Amino acid sequence: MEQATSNKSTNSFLIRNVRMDDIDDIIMINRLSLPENYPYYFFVDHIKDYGKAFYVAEVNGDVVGYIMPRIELGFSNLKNLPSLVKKGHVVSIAVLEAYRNRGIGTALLKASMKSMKEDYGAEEVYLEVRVSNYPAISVYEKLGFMKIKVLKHYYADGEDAYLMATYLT
Ligand SMILES: CC(=O)SCCNC(=O)CCNC(=O)[C@H](O)C(C)(C)COP(=O)(O)OP(=O)(O)OC[C@H]1O[C@@H](n2cnc3c(N)ncnc32)[C@H](O)[C@@H]1OP(=O)(O)O
Ligand SMILES: [Zn+2]
Repeated sequence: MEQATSNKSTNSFLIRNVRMDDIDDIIMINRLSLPENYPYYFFVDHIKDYGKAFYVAEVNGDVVGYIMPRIELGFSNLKNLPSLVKKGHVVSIAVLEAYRNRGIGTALLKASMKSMKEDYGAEEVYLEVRVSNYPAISVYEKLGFMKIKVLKHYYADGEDAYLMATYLT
C-alpha cells in the first residue's frame, strides 16, 4: 500500500505552459538529450512568439521535459494544394532520460497540437526525426503522424530524417 502510493506519486507529472524563467532548464534538457542545440535567443524567441503551444513537464516541481513549436505558413505536407496553409512545426521535444516511457512525451505533444489548432489556427503539424529514433517515431505514429518522405543527409552527421506530418482535427 505504502509502496503503491509512492510509486504513483513518483510517476505523476504536470504539463503546463512555458514561462520565460524555464529557459535554463529547457536548454539543459535539450543539451543532455539531443545533438541539435540552439542559441539562447532562439529559445527566447520561440517562448515569446509561440508560447501558447510551448509546454514543459514538471515532476515534483522540477522541469523534466519540453516541447518547442513554431507556427509557419507554407505548402501542405499532406495535400497537393497550390495555396499556403498554417502549419505547426515541432522544432524540438525532449524528456530527461530518467523520466522517459511514462507518457510525458505523448502528453507534451498532445497539448501542443491542441494549442496549435485552437490558439493559432494551424491545420496540420509536421516535424523531422532521425530515421533511427524509434522511441520518438512510435510517439508520433501513436498520435497519427505519417512518414511523408525521407530527407537525405538532413543531420550534421549525415543521418537521414523522416518528415512526418498529420492533420490537426
Ligand atoms: C522533432 C524532434 O524533436 S525529433 C527528436 C525527439 N527527441 C529525442 O529524440 C530526445 C531523446 N528522446 C526523448 O526525449 C524521449 O524519448 C521522447 C521525447 C522522444 C519521448 O518521450 P517519452 O516521455 O519517453 O514518451 P512516452 O512515454 O509518451 O512514449 C514513449 C514511447 O516510446 C516507446 N519506446 C521506447 N523505447 C522504444 C524503442 N527502442 N523502440 C520503439 N519504441 C520505443 C515506448 O513504448 C512508448 O510508447 P507507448 O506509450 O506506446 O508504449
Ligand atoms: Zn524541424
